Amino acid sequence: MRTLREISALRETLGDARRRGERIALVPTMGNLHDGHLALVAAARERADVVIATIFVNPLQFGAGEDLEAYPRTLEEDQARLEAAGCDLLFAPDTTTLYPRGLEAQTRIVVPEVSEGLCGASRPGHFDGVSTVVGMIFNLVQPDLACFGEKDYQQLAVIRRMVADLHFPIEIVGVPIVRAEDGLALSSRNGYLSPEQRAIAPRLYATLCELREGLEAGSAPSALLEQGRTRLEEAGFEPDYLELRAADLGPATTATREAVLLAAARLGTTRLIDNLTLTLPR
Ligand SMILES: Nc1ncnc2c1ncn2[C@@H]1O[C@H](COP(=O)(O)OP(=O)(O)OP(=O)(O)O)[C@@H](O)[C@H]1O
Ligand SMILES: CC(C)(CO)[C@@H](O)C(=O)[O-]
Ligand code: BAL
Repeated sequence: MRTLREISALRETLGDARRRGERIALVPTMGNLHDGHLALVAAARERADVVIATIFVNPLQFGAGEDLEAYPRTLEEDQARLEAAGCDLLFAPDTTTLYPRGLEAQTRIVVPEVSEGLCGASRPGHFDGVSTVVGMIFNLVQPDLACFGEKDYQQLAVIRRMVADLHFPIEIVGVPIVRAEDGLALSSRNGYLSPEQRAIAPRLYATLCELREGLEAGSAPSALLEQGRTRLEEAGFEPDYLELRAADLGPATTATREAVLLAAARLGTTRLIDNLTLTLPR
């Protein structure tokens, strides 16, 4: 696997692949790779001739007081894991390579509606940073397809909307959540948890599973969601949101069948997210 740090080398290498008629799949990440990221690489590998991953801790999507500085940077281990997973290329640019004029002067992509509420409410400006950097990486790589995890459900919806609205000729592949044996969704931020917090963390998924069971049995959502919040608080979480939405993230109504339960909650200073799709009864 080759690691590319500069835009010129990236363009030259991908230009050659494109002239050979090869299909290119992109896996954007922030690094500190785990089996969830490797599932994205596997999905990309199945669908393309050339798999390119990116590692970039994007300052534009971090708010003041968030973990930009603390975010784990483990390039050497990540390179070894990508190579073993069959990735062909890694693009790992510096911040000044992507944002040479600085963050304030950077042109932005804003995706309205779908980026509002949920994580967009508690992390103002976060999705503007995500759509801007993903749009930029799409423009640099010009992949045929790009793989994103369903763990970041709202992010996936924002990217699908951006691709549709801006007519990017890129297929977006959503990859199911990879979980630890106890149900906790794998995430780089799980590494921030103390052993005691790590023991509590699977309660987030367990609570979503209990709620899904109740909803599928026909219980009223509002009372169940209130109970769910209480369960999370009793377990030691500080819930940020716990919501039932239609699968497209529109409001869940009595006509909604395909739905999704979404949660974000803090354990100490670590913010965890998770979600579960379900079919509501008639
Ligand atoms: N457990 C997982 N299962 C499937 N996809 C995942 C999982 N964790 C992350 N991804 C996906 O990997 C891509 C890169 O995500 P990122 O590098 O932010 O990893 P992360 O572990 O989610 O980190 P963070 O803790 O910062 O949220 C995203 O498309 C994300 O949805
Ligand atoms: C898509 C992404 C790589 C953009 O920085 C990031 O938000 C992530 O890791 O999910
Ligand atoms: N996993 C999405 C990137 C972020 O939380 O900033």
